[in-house]
Amino acid sequence: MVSKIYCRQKAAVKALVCRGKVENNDLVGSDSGELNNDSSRKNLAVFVSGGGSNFRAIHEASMEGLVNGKVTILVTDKPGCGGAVYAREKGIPVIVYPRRSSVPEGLSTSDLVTSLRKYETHFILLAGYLKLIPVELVHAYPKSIINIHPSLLPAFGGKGYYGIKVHEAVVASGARYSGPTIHFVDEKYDTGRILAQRVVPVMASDSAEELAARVLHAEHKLYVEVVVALCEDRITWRPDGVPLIQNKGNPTLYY
Ligand SMILES: Nc1nc2c(c(=O)[nH]1)N[C@@H](CN(C=O)c1ccc(C(=O)N[C@@H](CCC(=O)O)C(=O)O)cc1)CN2
Ligand SMILES: NCC(=O)N[C@@H]1O[C@H](COP(=O)([O-])[O-])[C@@H](O)[C@H]1O
Repeated sequence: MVSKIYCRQKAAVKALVCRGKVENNDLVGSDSGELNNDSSRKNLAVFVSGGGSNFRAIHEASMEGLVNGKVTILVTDKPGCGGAVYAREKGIPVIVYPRRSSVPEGLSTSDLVTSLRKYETHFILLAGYLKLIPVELVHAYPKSIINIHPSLLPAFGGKGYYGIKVHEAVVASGARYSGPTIHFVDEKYDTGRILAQRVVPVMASDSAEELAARVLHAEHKLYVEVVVALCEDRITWRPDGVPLIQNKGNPTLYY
């Protein structure tokens, strides 16, 4: 039965390849892109727009066996970005999204959802992806899309707050602390439920670049910790809607 489903899905992905929708060298069947037949491991779709250091941290943790999941597709609006280059080197299928006049090979949202389903995606991880995720995709993956933002939300978040702009605003504000936030994604920028944060100091002498480097280091650790918990089904929701992470060593402890 599984083999029949697998063949059907492989044919469907081939159809998307024929329509130039999925890069041919990333066709289903590569080690990292093969449809997952290991039912216990979670399938992760990572979305990037830039260098992809968070994506690489997650992929490396997955390859080392720290994460009960694997990166099965990389989605990007910038097919030449560092994250896409890394994905191709590792044999991970790359999907371009969204379709724009400047990027005609990009998928429509409905085609993207079709691809995500064909790859049996469990979770979508935004890691430096700079486009708004449309409500159709948010609704297609309820409580299954998370994002990392390089400030302590709700401060310094929302439209216009991305990349170095965030750290420039933090330094200019005189804030003494900053740090990464991981949150569930809703239909607006950075307003989804906060799942995890880490605090780093802002030094009086910090440039935006120095602060960015300190926060990014904390991001890599935090994102891997959160993805480990996500793939071990250790996320639970408080009655008031706040998501919590169950401590691995002490299941009665949540944070
Ligand atoms: N529906 C959602 N989509 C996305 C979210 C989200 O929380 N909900 N998070 C962003 C990531 N992000 C902050 O973490 C973010 C990214 C980009 C922007 C922004 O202002 N973008 C510019 C365009 C930038 C570009 O294309 O180079 C804009 O919209 O004018 C703010 C926050 C990912 N998607
Ligand atoms: N608002 C979204 C945003 O600013 N995201 C930030 O983009 C960077 C991507 O780095 P990476 O490509 O090396 O992971 C990260 O610092 C991430 O928090």
